[in-house]
Amino acid sequence: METNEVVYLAVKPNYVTSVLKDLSSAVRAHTLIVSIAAGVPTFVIEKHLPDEARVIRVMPNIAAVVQSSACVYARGKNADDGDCDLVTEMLNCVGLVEEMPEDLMDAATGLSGNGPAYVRHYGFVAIQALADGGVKMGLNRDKALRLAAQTLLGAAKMVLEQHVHPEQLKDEVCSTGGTSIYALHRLESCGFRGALMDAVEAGTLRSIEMGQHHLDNNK
Ligand SMILES: NC(=O)C1=CN([C@@H]2O[C@H](COP(=O)(O)OP(=O)(O)OC[C@H]3O[C@@H](n4cnc5c(N)ncnc54)[C@H](OP(=O)(O)O)[C@@H]3O)[C@@H](O)[C@H]2O)C=CC1
Ligand SMILES: O=C(O)[C@@H]1CCC=N1
Repeated sequence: METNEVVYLAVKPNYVTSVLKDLSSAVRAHTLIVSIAAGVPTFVIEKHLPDEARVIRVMPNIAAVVQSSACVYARGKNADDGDCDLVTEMLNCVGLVEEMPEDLMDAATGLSGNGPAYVRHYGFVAIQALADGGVKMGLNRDKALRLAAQTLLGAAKMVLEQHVHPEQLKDEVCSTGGTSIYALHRLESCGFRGALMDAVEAGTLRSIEMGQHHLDNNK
C-alpha cells in the first residue's frame, strides 16, 4: 500500500498510550506510525489504533544529529516492505539502519540506543577520560580531546568500513612487549569489558521491563 502520511511518535514512553488515544481517530489505512519510544512494543501501539494501522518501531540513537546514528527497526503486523523501505530511506539519512525481529529490539536498545550514554560514561567519558590521561601525561587539553575523539572514531570506522574484527585491530596495535599491551593489561585489570557488558545487559533488561509494564497496563 502506498504511504502518504507518516506520523512520528517521539514522546516519552509513558506518554505513548495517552497520545495514541488522541491520535487514533485521525489514523487511516494509509497512515504509517513510526515510533521511537523505548520499550514500547508494536503490539501495544497497534492496540490503541484502528485495526489496519501500520506501525514501525524504531530504536535510533542520538548520533543522528551528526548523521552517525546506529538505528534498528521492527515492523508491526500491518507494515509492509514499502513502509520498511521508506523508514530505511529516512533513517539512512542519519546513519546506519537495520531491520530486526521485534524480540531483539530490547537488546539493540541496551546496546546502540543507550550506547551514547555509555559513551557519555565511556565514549564521551571514554573520550574525556582518554583526553584527561593525555593531559596528565603532558598534552594540552584541546589537542588531547581531538586525539581521543578521533581515535574512537577511527577504530569504529575500521570495524564498519574495512570490516576489521576488533580482535584483529587490537592485535595489530599491540606490538610484543610494547606500550599498548601494557595499557590494555591495565584496562583488563579494571574490568573495563565486564563493565560495558553489564551496562548493555542492564539497559536491555530495563527495556524489557518497560515493555512488560506497557503490556500489564494494556491487558
Ligand atoms: N534520547 C535518546 O537518545 C533516545 C530517545 N528515544 C526515545 O525518544 C523519545 C523521546 O525521548 P527524548 O527525546 O529523550 O525526550 P524529550 O523529553 O527530549 O522529548 C519528548 C518530546 O515530546 C514532547 N511531548 C510531550 N508530551 C507531548 C504530547 N502530549 N504531544 C506531543 N508532544 C509531546 C515534548 O515536548 P515539550 O518539550 O514541549 O514538552 C518533547 O519535545 C522517547 O520515547 C525515548 O524513548 C529513543 C532513542 C534514543
Ligand atoms: O534512556 C532512554 O530511555 C532513551 C531510550 C534509548 C536511549 N535513551
